[in-house]
Amino acid sequence: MIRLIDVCKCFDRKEALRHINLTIKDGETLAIIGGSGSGKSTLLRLLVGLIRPTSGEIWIGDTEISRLSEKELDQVRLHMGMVFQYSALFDSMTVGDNVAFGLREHTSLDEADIRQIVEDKLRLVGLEKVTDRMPNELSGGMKKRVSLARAIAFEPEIIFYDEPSSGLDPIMTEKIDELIIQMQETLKVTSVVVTHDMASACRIADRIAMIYDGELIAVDTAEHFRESKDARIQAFFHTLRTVKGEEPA
Ligand SMILES: Nc1ncnc2c1ncn2[C@@H]1O[C@H](COP(=O)(O)OP(=O)(O)OP(=O)(O)O)[C@@H](O)[C@H]1O
Repeated sequence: MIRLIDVCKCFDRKEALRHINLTIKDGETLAIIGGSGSGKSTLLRLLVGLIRPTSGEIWIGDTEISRLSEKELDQVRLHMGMVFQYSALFDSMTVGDNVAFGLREHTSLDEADIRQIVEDKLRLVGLEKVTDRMPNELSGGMKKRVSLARAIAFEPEIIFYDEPSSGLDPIMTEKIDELIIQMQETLKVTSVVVTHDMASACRIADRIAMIYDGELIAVDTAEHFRESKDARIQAFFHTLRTVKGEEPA
């Protein structure tokens, strides 16, 4: 379980997040949505311990991470997989070496076991034939899938996705969404997905958390979001209907 208790984050005088209280259950997929500058990335960076809260507590399982040392945080991060917005692959390494990187750095597994894991994870994301290719030979969607294979190499309990569909066409976006659902179903992971794409959020998430101007204004199912009378939430659904070519409400 992930728990944020009264979390605030200030940058100089700017209050990026105010009094966030949120519980994410084991095995749940939570989408965090919100407009540009609302605080989504700040929340994700707090959850993975890249930045520390100004006040409040962040619990990952039984560990309160906000006051841990970097070394202690590294131990917690071994249970987390991260899929970054721009894939963040090493351009000078093959796909296989990218997926193997963390295993080589943080485990004493022998090369045969590592190769087996790399093959298994690439197969899981539907990319079994690209192990020896270089990242710059792959499409954006393929890079995202490699990034996901790398994130699951450690069999994490939690996967964090930062805008997984940014820069992808609608068909590839749906494929990545399907993979996120598949990861939850097959690996039973907890998933936290930051997105500004309401259609994606509705497809993948058990619950959606909406951040508006640094505040968490709603955490609920897509169905309840759809029925919400809150103008800030409806504005997001308005864009969804417009994109789909439906008549705005
Ligand atoms: N390191 C920083 N220093 C100063 N201000 C920051 C820093 N990081 C974020 N902010 C500010 O905090 C607010 C929230 O930013 P954040 O990046 O979390 O928004 P976001 O919802 O992820 O936006 P986007 O969708 O555009 O990425 C913004 O006003 C931003 O300018």
